[in-house]
Amino acid sequence: MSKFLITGGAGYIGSHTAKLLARSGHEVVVYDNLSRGHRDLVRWGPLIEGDLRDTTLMREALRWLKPDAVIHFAAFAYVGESVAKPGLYYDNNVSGTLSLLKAMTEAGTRNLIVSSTCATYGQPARMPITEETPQVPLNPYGQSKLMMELMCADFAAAHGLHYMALRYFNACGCDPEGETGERHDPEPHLIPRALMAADGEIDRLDVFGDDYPTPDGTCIRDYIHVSDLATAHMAAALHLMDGGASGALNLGTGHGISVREIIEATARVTGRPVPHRISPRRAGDPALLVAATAKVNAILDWKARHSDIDHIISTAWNWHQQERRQQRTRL
Ligand SMILES: NC(=O)c1ccc[n+]([C@@H]2O[C@H](COP(=O)([O-])OP(=O)(O)OC[C@H]3O[C@@H](n4cnc5c(N)ncnc54)[C@H](O)[C@@H]3O)[C@@H](O)[C@H]2O)c1
Ligand SMILES: O=c1ccn([C@@H]2O[C@H](COP(=O)(O)OP(=O)(O)O[C@H]3O[C@H](CO)[C@@H](O)[C@H](O)[C@H]3O)[C@@H](O)[C@H]2O)c(=O)[nH]1
Repeated sequence: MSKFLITGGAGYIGSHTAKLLARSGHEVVVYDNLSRGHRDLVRWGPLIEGDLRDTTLMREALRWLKPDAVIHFAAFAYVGESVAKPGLYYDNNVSGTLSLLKAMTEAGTRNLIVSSTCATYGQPARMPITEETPQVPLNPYGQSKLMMELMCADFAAAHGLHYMALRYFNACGCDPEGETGERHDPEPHLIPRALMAADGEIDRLDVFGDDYPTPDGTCIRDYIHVSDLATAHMAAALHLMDGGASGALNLGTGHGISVREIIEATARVTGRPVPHRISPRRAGDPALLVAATAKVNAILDWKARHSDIDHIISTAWNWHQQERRQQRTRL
C-alpha cells in the first residue's frame, strides 16, 4: 500500500483518481482550497483545506504525511477565462506549482505527477501530436501549464525531483457508479453543456465556429474518459516509485471527434434533440488536437479502454440526471 497526497482532489479529475487509488488499496489525502472543488466529492480520504500557495502549510503537511507521491491537479483550467484573466492563471497555476515544488524540496518528497494539457502544444502543423511536437501555447492557460512543466524539469535537474507531466487531451465522462462526476459552475465544457441543452436547462448550445479547416467546419478534439485518466495516474505514480524515468506523456485516444459529432452522439445517447446554433469562434481555441499514444502505451503499458464516445456521454448523462434529481429534492 502506498500513500498519495492529491492536490485538487475535490475537483473533477482529482476525485475520480482518489476513488481509483483508494479502491486499489492505497491511502489518499486530499489537499484543496475548495475554490472550485466540492467537499462532498472528497470521499476517499481526509481533506486538508489549504491553498497551494501556502508553502508553509504544504511543507508541514508533507513532513507529517510522508507521501510516496504527490499527484497535482489543483489549478484553474478554462481556456476562455485564461484569455480574459491571465493574471489569475499565472498566479494560481504558476505560483501555485512553484510553491508546491519548494515545499516538496524542503520536505524531501521525491515523486510528483502533474496535470498538464494538450493546450501546451497550441495548434501544431501535423497530427497526431507526439510528445516531441514543439510546445507553442495559444493562450495563457496553456502557457501556465508549459511553465509548470519547465519548472518541474529544473527542479528535477537541481534537486533530484522525479516527475511525470501527463498531458491530457479533453477529459470527459463520469464515474460509471455515479459516486463522483463533473460539477463546474459555470460549466464551460462541451459535453456537459450539450447535455444541459438536451435537458432544456439552457435554451441552446452555442457551437463556437463552423468555419475551421476541418471536414465539418467545427473544432476537433480527442475526448478521453476520466476513468482512463485515473488509471494512467496510478500507473505513472507506480512507474516513478519503481525508479522509472521522469518526462512527459500524452493521455488521449488517438481519435478526433468534432463538435457536430458530439452533438449527434448526445442526441443518440439521450434520445433527445440538442438545440444549438452557430456562434463566433471562441478566442484561444485551436482547430484540431489529436494525441499520438505510442509513448504512453510503451512506458506505462496504458491505453484508453473506456473512451468510446457513447459510453462517455452515457456516464456523463447519468451523473447529470442524478445531480438534477438531488437538486430538486433539496428545493
Ligand atoms: N478537464 C480537462 O479537460 C482537463 C484537460 C487537461 C488538463 N486538465 C488539468 O487537470 C487538472 C484538474 O482539472 P479538473 O477539470 O478536475 O478541474 P477542477 O476545477 O474540477 O478541479 C481543480 C481543483 O483544484 C482546486 N484548486 C484550484 N486552485 C487551488 C489552489 N490554489 N489551492 C488548492 N486547491 C486549488 C479546486 O478547488 C478544484 O477542486 C487541472 O490542473 C487542469 O488544468 C484538465
Ligand atoms: O459551449 C461550448 C463549449 C465548447 N465548445 C467547443 O468544444 C470544444 C471543446 O471545448 P471544451 O469542452 O471547453 O474544452 P477545451 O477548450 O478543449 O479545453 C479542455 O480541454 C483542454 C485540452 O484540450 C484542457 O487543457 C482544458 O483544461 C479543458 O477545459 C472546443 O472546440 C470549443 O470551442 C463549443 O462549441 N460550445
